[in-house]
Amino acid sequence: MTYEIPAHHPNCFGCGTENPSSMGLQMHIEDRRVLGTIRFASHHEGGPGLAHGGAVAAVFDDVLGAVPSALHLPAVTASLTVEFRAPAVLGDDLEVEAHLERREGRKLYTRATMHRGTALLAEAHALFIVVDLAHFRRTGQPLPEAWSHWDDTPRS
Ligand SMILES: CCCCC/C=C\C/C=C\C/C=C\C/C=C\CCCC(=O)SCCNC(=O)CCNC(=O)[C@H](O)C(C)(C)COP(=O)(O)OP(=O)(O)OC[C@H]1O[C@@H](n2cnc3c(N)ncnc32)[C@H](O)[C@@H]1OP(=O)(O)O
Repeated sequence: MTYEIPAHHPNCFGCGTENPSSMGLQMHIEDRRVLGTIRFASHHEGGPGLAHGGAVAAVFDDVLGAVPSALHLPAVTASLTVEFRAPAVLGDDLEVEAHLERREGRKLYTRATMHRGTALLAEAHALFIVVDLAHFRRTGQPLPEAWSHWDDTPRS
């Protein structure tokens, strides 16, 4: 089964459609995996013609963050590790993939890769911690309508 993942928040830096600084990540879910596409532009530049490592990490944070989202679990990144295997060239069409490796209570262990065709550019693993929605309500900002059906069980 395949379905698109709408931006979890329209102003998201990773995938938001209303944020002019958004990375423009587009994602969908296929067979319990999150698949996405990204094309780095000049405002993501680190070395000449190459994506900044932090931009690569931001893409991973977002695509990995969509894994709990697909499970309707509010969760935040506790740790994120990126292994940079080969440079990501600006303008190239890249594919990312993320999935849940295992769950231990509130801890979600996730993994992801970034490829250009068959070439592995980077891989990542991250620990997400399931939180209650109060985590996001603290700022006083309204929560996106799309989150209304999410699991709001208190976690602490
Ligand atoms: C930017 C906002 C994004 C909002 C996304 C929201 C929902 C997702 C929705 C859709 C997703 C769609 C797309 C993806 C979108 C975005 C993804 C971006 C996600 C982010 O970019 S989000 C921003 C960066 N992120 C933070 O801003 C977190 C700051 N932080 C905290 O808010 C707390 O730190 C918290 C809640 C993490 C834990 O706090 P806590 O009090 O609830 O729980 P506690 O500390 O007890 O930890 C419980 C157990 O986890 C273990 N543990 C904790 N941290 C660990 C670590 N680093 N390494 C190893 N183990 C760790 C403990 O050791 C304990 O283990 P044990 O139970 O075994 O003792």
